[in-house]
Amino acid sequence: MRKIELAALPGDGVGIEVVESAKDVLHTLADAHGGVEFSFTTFPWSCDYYVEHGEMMPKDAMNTLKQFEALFLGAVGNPALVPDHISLWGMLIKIRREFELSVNVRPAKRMKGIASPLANPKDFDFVVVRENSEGEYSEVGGRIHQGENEVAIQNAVFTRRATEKVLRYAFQLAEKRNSRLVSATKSNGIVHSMPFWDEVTKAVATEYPHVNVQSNHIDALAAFFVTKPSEFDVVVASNLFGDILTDVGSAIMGSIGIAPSANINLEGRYPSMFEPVHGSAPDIAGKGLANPIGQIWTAKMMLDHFGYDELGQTLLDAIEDVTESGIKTRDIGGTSTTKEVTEAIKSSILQAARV
Ligand SMILES: NC(=O)c1ccc[n+]([C@@H]2O[C@H](COP(=O)([O-])OP(=O)(O)OC[C@H]3O[C@@H](n4cnc5c(N)ncnc54)[C@H](O)[C@@H]3O)[C@@H](O)[C@H]2O)c1
Ligand SMILES: O=C(O)C[C@@H](O)C(=O)O
Ligand SMILES: [K+]
Ligand SMILES: [Mn+2]
Repeated sequence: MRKIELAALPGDGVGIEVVESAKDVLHTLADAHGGVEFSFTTFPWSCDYYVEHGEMMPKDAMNTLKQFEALFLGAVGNPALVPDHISLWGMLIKIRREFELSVNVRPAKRMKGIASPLANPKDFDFVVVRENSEGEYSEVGGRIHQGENEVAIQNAVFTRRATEKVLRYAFQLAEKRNSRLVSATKSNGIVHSMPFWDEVTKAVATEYPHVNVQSNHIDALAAFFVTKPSEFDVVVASNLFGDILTDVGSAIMGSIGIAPSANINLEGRYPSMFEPVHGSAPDIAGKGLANPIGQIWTAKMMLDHFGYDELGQTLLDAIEDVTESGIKTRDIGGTSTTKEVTEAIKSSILQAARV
């Protein structure tokens, strides 16, 4: 029996509700199928923790987290207590950077039983590979002067190393899928970093001659996600472009509450981190309304990461079995609670294991 040691970081708001739900589902899946067991150690790091301790995580947090095989995170942020840039950089982005989680993999596909807001959606199934360590998310810059004269400077940072890394990952993923890659650019307006991004794309493309690659400006690309999502296979983007594209990706699926993501350390040096695309949703937190599917699908990505692809597929099938049956939270047109959806997914897993 393999036992996988995981750190659970529920964080804030609905993060707490959906992590609880996904842990429950994962235990049910492991019990039903055998061979693997998941052991969770839960850490309370969050905005509430910040209010009490003056920091999002204790000083030795990274050393503590390093001992685990993977991190399972809900969401971070409670702007009523802590400014968003403090909470995000104090936890989520700190972990992404210090653990060299260079790529953020975010699939989007049409799900059974979930209506897309698109009027005429064809089936779509694509993956956005988001650069996860630099780009527009940078601490380089500052603010000077006050009042009328105030200046804020925020520099984007693009290194050849990180750009090549995310592109190689995207090309390799495209090779495993349908060999079509779209690279998000904006080289018409952003005159240094984006022509650089395009040059690196072209150079890396020579290593993957079987992949059909094209570049689209991010503005047009965001619109294509709405007008023709079925044409995409793998999309690679800088940190901010990927962030925005993946909210569009989840919107066309039907809700941000169902979109998963995997922050991967490609070298295996540090634990990878699995978390849904959505945030802490303060508007619905604590009411039992949160959709747990994003977090549960994130657990499927974690199963794939550990080589349990079959279990991962079983889990995704159980999710779609339940959405198809109409047991859904409010954000996707249902009336069920977080708990009811969770129980339904567990029942579907148990039923499938019996046949
Ligand atoms: N990765 C993360 O931890 C992460 C991601 C995004 C935002 N945030 C933080 O979360 C806070 C809120 O940010 P926001 O409002 O921009 O984004 P959000 O994703 O929290 O919410 C956007 C909208 O989606 C809905 N929503 C989100 N998750 C849902 C779920 N599971 N089920 C049903 N509906 C859901 C919310 O109710 C809201 O209407 C901020 O503090 C922000 O910094 C954190
Ligand atoms: O990366 C961010 O900006 C935080 C959040 O919006 C996310 O998509 O993970
Ligand atoms: K999240
Ligand atoms: Mn985001």
